[in-house]
Amino acid sequence: MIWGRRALQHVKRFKRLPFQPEGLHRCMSAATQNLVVEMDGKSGVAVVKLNKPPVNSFNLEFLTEINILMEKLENDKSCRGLILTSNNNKIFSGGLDIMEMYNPQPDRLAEFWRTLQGMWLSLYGSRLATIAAINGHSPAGGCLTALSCDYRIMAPGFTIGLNETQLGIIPPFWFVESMINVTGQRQAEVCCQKGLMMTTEQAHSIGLVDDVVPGEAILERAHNEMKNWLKVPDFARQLTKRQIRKPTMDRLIAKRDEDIQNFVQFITKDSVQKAMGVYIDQLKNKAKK
Ligand SMILES: CCCCCCCCCC/C=C\CC(=O)SCCNC(=O)CCNC(=O)[C@H](O)C(C)(C)COP(=O)(O)OP(=O)(O)OC[C@H]1O[C@@H](n2cnc3c(N)ncnc32)[C@H](O)[C@@H]1OP(=O)(O)O
Repeated sequence: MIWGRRALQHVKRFKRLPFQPEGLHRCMSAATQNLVVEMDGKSGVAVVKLNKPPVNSFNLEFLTEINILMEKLENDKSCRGLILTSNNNKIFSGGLDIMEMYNPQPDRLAEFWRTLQGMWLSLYGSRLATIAAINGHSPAGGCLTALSCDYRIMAPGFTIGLNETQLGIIPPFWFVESMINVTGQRQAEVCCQKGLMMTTEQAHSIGLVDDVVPGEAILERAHNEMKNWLKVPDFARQLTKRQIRKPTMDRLIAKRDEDIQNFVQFITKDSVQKAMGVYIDQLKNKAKK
């Protein structure tokens, strides 16, 4: 993984925090700044709850925290599975932090995007069995995060989708490929072009979500499903996952710098900044009402 200077500063700070999952053999919980982690040493399953109010939006620091945690879990031989959910029972994640993209410093903007790429590469390519327990709304980057897992369980009454085109933004190819790889080409064409935010039931009907379970039962269901995934020998499951996901990951790895350049060029355009300002005003005004 390649880290920028600012991210490295954050890593040093984070390393002093108490969370140390390696070698845990009992049920333990730990918290970093924006993540609650419950590690069951017996089953080898970590439950990670996104815990960044108000909407679990991903800024540079939060993405860095997630990347560091992923690295720790990957290196912890006792850890076999990851259940990703939210500590907020209404919002899984509001996606990327829009403030990172408004009036940005180009260096930080590039670092932000590289760190998002890093998060996607580590979650999409994880050796762990990964289940998203989507217990709230999940637009854009929130949907991408769920798409990066092996299995998705969602509570009814929420919405999910890659809605970038609705915001006048072109979803990057690895967002779109993540959708294609889960729903198939035709469904991905429709929902990515239209930027559809789908209800839980609509998402289930196109295969974006594998299972629909009431919010209060979602974690229990995720643990039960995890047991099924962990019945498969890890080595066989991991290499099969790698075989299937490697072409998509390789495309991003080969074009990582170009993808960052495209992002920075696009976001810093006057027209995009203007549209972003209008969108932020709408969000803030809606919140005030
Ligand atoms: C040729 C190649 C070109 C390449 C170009 C590449 C471009 C790629 C760009 C990739 C882009 C997109 C990925 C994204 O993820 S963009 C973010 C998209 N997310 C959204 O649009 C979500 C917006 N939010 C909502 O819909 C709702 O807030 C919610 C999440 C459903 C929650 O609703 P709510 O009613 O419970 O809460 P609400 O009152 O709306 O919000 C509470 C406060 O949170 C602030 N907020 C909400 N979302 C975000 C966010 N994503 N980032 C930052 N802040 C957010 C909101 O403003 C409120 O704040 P405040 O209380 O007023 O201060």
